[in-house]
Amino acid sequence: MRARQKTIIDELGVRPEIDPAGEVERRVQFLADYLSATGARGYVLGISGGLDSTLAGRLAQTAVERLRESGGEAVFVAVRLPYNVQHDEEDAAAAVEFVAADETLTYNVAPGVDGFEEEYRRTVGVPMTDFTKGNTKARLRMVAQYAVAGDRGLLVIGTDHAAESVTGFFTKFGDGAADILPLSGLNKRQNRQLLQHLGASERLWAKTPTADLLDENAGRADEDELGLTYEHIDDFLEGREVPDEVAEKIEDRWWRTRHKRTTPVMIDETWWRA
Ligand SMILES: Nc1ncnc2c1ncn2[C@@H]1O[C@H](COP(=O)(O)OP(=O)(O)OC[C@H]2O[C@@H]([n+]3cccc(C(=O)O)c3)[C@H](O)[C@@H]2O)[C@@H](O)[C@H]1O
Ligand SMILES: Nc1ncnc2c1ncn2[C@@H]1O[C@H](COP(=O)(O)OP(=O)(O)OP(=O)(O)O)[C@@H](O)[C@H]1O
Ligand SMILES: [Mg+2]
Repeated sequence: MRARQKTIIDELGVRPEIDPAGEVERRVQFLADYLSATGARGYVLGISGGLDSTLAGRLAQTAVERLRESGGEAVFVAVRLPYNVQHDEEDAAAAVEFVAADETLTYNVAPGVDGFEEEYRRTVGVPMTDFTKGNTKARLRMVAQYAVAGDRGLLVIGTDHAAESVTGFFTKFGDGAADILPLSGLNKRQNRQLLQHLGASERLWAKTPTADLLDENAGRADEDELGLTYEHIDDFLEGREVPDEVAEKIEDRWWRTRHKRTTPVMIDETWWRA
């Protein structure tokens, strides 16, 4: 295995093989234990219709039910956060049904994003690029989830996992901002395995991953934007051999996005000088 590949696998905590039942169990228990230890009243999470939030949502609902069964109080609030109407509305509805949260809210981020974009245009003098508007959508989704969490004593779940973390493929302080990461250490195919194990329909576990942030290219596949396949990223994270140019691309993205996996740089820190 390549030296840097091993460093990355160790840093992200990926296991080459998993037992889906055991992984579901330890992640549900992690979510339940964290509520017990902190005294928080439950969780909130955006449900997009994509497989990561479907999985994390189902784990969260199972965790709060487990706590209630043992006499505790906990609630899970799922939040649909469309920018007006999603192109994959039916997938989002199917995900909400499968997650079966205690409560489901729908919070349209379009008024916030559009108001923000308008003020940006007035202030800066040029329109915001579609790319930056996409990151703004991700950040306002974060703001909405923290508003619900703050008012009700809940914690915000993030869906970051190893296959996104390694490439820094998330919006810094957007979907990258959360209180707890129940999918950490999993690659994409392991997320799928867990969702299958939980009995989700094929439509949910086989869904093509998309950040779905762009007005001008709705539902653009992550793999298209990354120029990498999840098959390759997953193989790399399981310590398998991938073509050299693929490994180099993954390692380069991991290196360049280190700032996203740390707290803001302080004066005595040196990691960034390496
Ligand atoms: N070396 C450095 N040290 C400290 N900070 C640094 C930095 N380089 C950039 N930055 C900061 O980071 C910012 C860039 O990061 P960021 O704002 O995240 O922007 P960026 O990484 O350019 O874009 C986010 C990417 O994540 C993808 N995404 C987003 C959300 C969800 C998903 C998904 O998979 O569903 C994917 C999205 O499609 C896009 O490709 C810069 O504007 C700068 O402020
Ligand atoms: N339209 C949306 N509605 C609600 N939450 C969203 C929406 N888009 C993104 N999110 C939140 O941002 C997170 C990051 O998006 P991301 O695309 O990585 O995950 P996903 O959509 O759940 O799965 P996939 O990566 O397979 O598309 C989601 O898990 C979800 O919590
Ligand atoms: Mg998605």
